Amino acid sequence: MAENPHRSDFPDVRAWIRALPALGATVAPSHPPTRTPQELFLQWFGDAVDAALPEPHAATLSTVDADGLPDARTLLLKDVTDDGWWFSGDDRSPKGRQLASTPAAALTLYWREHGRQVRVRGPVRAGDPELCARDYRERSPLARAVAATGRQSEVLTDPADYECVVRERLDTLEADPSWVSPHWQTWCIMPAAVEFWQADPGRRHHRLRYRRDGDGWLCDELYP
Ligand SMILES: Cc1cc2nc3c(=O)[nH]c(=O)nc-3n(C[C@H](O)[C@H](O)[C@H](O)COP(=O)(O)O)c2cc1C
Repeated sequence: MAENPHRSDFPDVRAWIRALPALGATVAPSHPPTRTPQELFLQWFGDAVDAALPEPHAATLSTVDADGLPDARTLLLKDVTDDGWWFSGDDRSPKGRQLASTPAAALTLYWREHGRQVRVRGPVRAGDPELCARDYRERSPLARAVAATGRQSEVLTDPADYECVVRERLDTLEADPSWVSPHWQTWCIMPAAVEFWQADPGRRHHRLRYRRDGDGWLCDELYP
């Protein structure tokens, strides 16, 4: 594999970044358009899993805050169903509060080695308590304890505080392994539009967009 250019070889950061290669992906298998975007997504996702791409289920979730400013973070995709794309987190976190006030989001996945991006946009709904409990219980005890600290994204002034809260939550879980944080939430992005982007070595990138049309889907090719 060719080595990336080193910062010291360039007069400024801009020149350094400009010299970095992009879209050197190998050509991924092609699939014809499917009846639903979920079906095509699962084919692409299956290609990523079969190729052992690292963390193929890592996705960027974009939300909007109370001031209308966009926010985004990486999280793990949990499921894909007829309803849409599922993820989970604490409802007291910034993303949880943002989704409560503006229940809409975008989810973006990029499989670099396949030169593929998927963008899902649409309204968001919260999963029911049984699903949230199941998702929570599927986490390891430590991940459950960490998820229940309830202060995600707050300023951490004393690391000992964090250790103390995690210890308390681990004690709670040891006493009652079926305990579920009442703040653990699953959410579903119900797709209004889903775009599939596939890199092409000749820069004739392929874009396919599905849009909701009643009970079905409209499917269009887009300019690259
Ligand atoms: C690979 C990866 C996976 C992550 N998975 C999750 C996840 O499933 N749920 C979650 O709440 N945060 C997850 N995080 C942490 C989020 O990126 C983020 O830091 C956290 O949710 C706080 O975001 P917020 O302040 O916007 O609410 C993950 C981070 C990375 C890098």
